[in-house]
This record gives sequence, C-alpha cells and structure tokens, in this order.
Amino acid sequence: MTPLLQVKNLVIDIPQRAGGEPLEFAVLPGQVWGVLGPNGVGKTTLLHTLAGLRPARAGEVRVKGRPLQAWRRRALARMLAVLFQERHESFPATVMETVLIGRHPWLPPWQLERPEDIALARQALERLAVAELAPRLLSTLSGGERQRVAIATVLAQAPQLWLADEPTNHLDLHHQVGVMALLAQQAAAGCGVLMCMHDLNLAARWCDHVLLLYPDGAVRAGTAQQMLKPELLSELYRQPLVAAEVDGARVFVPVK
Ligand SMILES: Nc1ncnc2c1ncn2[C@@H]1O[C@H](COP(=O)(O)OP(=O)(O)OP(=O)(O)O)[C@@H](O)[C@H]1O
Repeated sequence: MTPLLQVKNLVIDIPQRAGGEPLEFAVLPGQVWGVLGPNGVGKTTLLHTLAGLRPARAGEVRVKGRPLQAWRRRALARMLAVLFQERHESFPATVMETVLIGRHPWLPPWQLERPEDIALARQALERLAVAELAPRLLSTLSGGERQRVAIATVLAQAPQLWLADEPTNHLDLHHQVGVMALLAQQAAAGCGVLMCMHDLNLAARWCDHVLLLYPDGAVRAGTAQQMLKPELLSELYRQPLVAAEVDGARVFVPVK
C-alpha cells in the first residue's frame, strides 16, 4: 500500500536551533497519528513542513509516493488539507462563504461554486453541527464555533490526508469527542490523519500511531501501544505521570 505521507530523514527548520534527530515515519490509509510534545518543540513547524508551507532543513516528504515539491498546488490541495491552529481573517466572510473555500481546489478554473459544492459545504456544516450559523459572519462566532467551522471547511475540501493542528482546541468535551470520532471515521473510510495534540487521554482513545518530539531533539515513532507509556510520556513532558486502564483505554494522570 502506498503511504499517503512518507517522511524520510526529515529535519525541520526551527530558527536558531540545532537540527535534532531526523524523522522517519509513514502514514498509511486508515491510520490516525498523534504528534505529541511540549510547547515550542516544533509540532506546528512539522505540520507546516509536511504540508509544503515551509522548507525542511534536510530530508524528504513524499505524498502518495511523489515528492512534495513535484505536486502542483491545486492537485496537492485536493490531496491534503491543513487545519491551522492560528487563523487570520483577511476580510469579513460568512460561515457559508468560509466553508465554500474548501471546495476551491475542486472547482473548474474561473467557475463559481456549483450546486454540488454548496451541497457538500452544507453537509459539512451539518456534520459539525454549525449549519444554523451558515449566514453569520465568522467574526461573530465563539471560539468553539469557529473551530468547528474550520473543521467543516477541511471536511468540504475532502482531502485524503488530514494534517490537523490541535483539532480539539476551544471545544467542549462533547465536541472534542465528536471531532475525534469524525477523524476516526475519515480514517476508516481510507484517509490518513496526522494531528498535533496535547490531550494524552484523547490520543490514547483515538490514535493508533504516535510521534513523540522531545525538547532535546530526540524523536520516537510507533504504535500508540508502544509510545503511550508513562515512562516515555513523563520524560516527554518532564512531568511524572501514572497510567490506568479505564473502559478499554489507557488514561494518564499527572502525579502531584
Ligand atoms: N518565525 C519564527 N522565528 C523564530 N522562531 C520561531 C518562528 N516560528 C516559530 N518559532 C519557534 O519555533 C519553535 C517551534 O514552534 P512550534 O509552533 O512549531 O511549536 P509547537 O510544538 O507547535 O508548540 P505549542 O505546543 O506551543 O503549539 C518555538 O520555539 C517557536 O518560538
């Protein structure tokens, strides 16, 4: 099976910082990867590098077997989508206009959205329970509502590879679980998901693979079973943790 994403000897470029251990991993269709590490370690930088939004210091990223640089922008936008952590509104837009941006890679040149694009945007809004907000200006939404609109935009884009930066940011527990279930559903349908996250318990519940980025530049990649261990995570966060098994999932609790 061709990996959706393959990373070979990749060193991300963080200004004024030594390179660290090269990254080597692959995301296959059906897999959900969590990227874990402390604040400032480089999770967002990695995600942006994987999306081709910033150059790597060394190494290679392949998307569906082709080097990232060999992809044309539009074809790549049909293939992968990024859920950004920081979003800046450059002009006032409604929720519907925002979600329709997700359809742009699929529009024929110089054409407006077609009825099927509008239908897909509506479905995405409904899936994220924000359909009733469609006519509202984005600037009037709460943080959690905005986050769900951003996820609906990616859903409307229909990528095979989701690169998501803290997808549960701003969300209450119900919507956190809803979004993780959506990502798992996407993976079950043959997509790949790679997401930066801080919640170990969500990672343990929903990720099948995990990448650990350590502040000293060390990296570890493997199955969630191998990576989500109290000793590895206590070292990762410089915070002692204990683990227990609840309802078939590992849960982590910080030691006071
Ligand atoms: N343009 C820049 N110039 C200098 N340093 C930068 C720049 N952009 C990011 N950095 C630094 O690179 C490092 C990695 O940042 P990054 O946002 O990738 O971390 P992160 O792991 O996603 O953190 P968090 O968990 O806080 O979101 C940080 O120390 C950050 O301050």
